[in-house]
Amino acid sequence: MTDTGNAVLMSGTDVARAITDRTAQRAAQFAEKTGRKPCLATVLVGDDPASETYVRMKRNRCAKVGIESKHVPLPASTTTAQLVELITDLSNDPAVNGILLQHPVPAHIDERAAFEAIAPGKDVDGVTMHSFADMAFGGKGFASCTPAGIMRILDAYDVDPRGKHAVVIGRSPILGKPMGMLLLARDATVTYCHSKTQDLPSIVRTADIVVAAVGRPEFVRGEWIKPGAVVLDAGYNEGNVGDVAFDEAAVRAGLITPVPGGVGPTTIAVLLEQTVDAAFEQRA
Ligand SMILES: Nc1nc2c(c(=O)[nH]1)N[C@@H](CN(C=O)c1ccc(C(=O)N[C@@H](CCC(=O)O)C(=O)O)cc1)CN2
Repeated sequence: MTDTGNAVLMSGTDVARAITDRTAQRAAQFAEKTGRKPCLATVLVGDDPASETYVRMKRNRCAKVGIESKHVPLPASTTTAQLVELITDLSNDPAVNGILLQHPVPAHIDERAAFEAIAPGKDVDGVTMHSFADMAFGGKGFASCTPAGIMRILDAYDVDPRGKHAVVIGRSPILGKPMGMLLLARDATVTYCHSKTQDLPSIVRTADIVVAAVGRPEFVRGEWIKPGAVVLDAGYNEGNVGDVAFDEAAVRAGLITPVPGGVGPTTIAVLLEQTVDAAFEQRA
């Protein structure tokens, strides 16, 4: 473990490697049994450079672990109806085990309608209402990948959320909201904060666990962090800058994730793991 100021660095890269190694073994077992690799369909609408990078990273990682990726690039002019039809076709295609629709889609598209066209058994990115409800009620659906990756980091560093005050900053459907649910399921006391929250710094100062998922570079300042707190930065802003002012926060935190090399790599590792899970479940 690396020491950064007072805080111990939680390496998402290491946690992701452990998940990915096991996923590669399971993908090989699947291929041996069925004569074909698990298959993830990746759908990218438009040409946002960051999204192109993330999808490329996911596909490269698929290739490394023995998952086939079927890439479907669509023009920015794609309509909601066309996207829903395409995703419905992928949901019905027996050769496809998992479906990823890269977020965000262009503003004229109803992203929720597109997500809901993903069959629950293929929702390896954990973005549908079905998956969310399953997660909230302790069912067997797939978890949203970034929150699930954060839970894996906490487990790897022996952080037990039980009885801790966890503050989640951000309430997006694929990050903040499911994050709070997963922490609640592990008996944390969860506070959701967002753009309308009053006196955010004083709430964060009471947190044992802070998850920053706001999408604003270095928004969370070091002086907000309770000494010894566990800080997880789910920010992926331009230039690989997180949502937490890392140098300031590391002076006070007990454990902290960096950007890059923190939450991001575990997001992709969980996506691949869930794709192999889906492949096995569809075969059963
Ligand atoms: N359908 C989804 N869309 C989006 C998700 C998601 O989970 N599902 N998450 C984010 C972006 N994202 C994946 O899509 C993502 C962002 C960053 C990383 C990552 O590993 N970053 C690296 C640094 C990247 C680099 O070196 O260039 C890191 O943090 O170390 C992975 C995934 C929004 N959209």
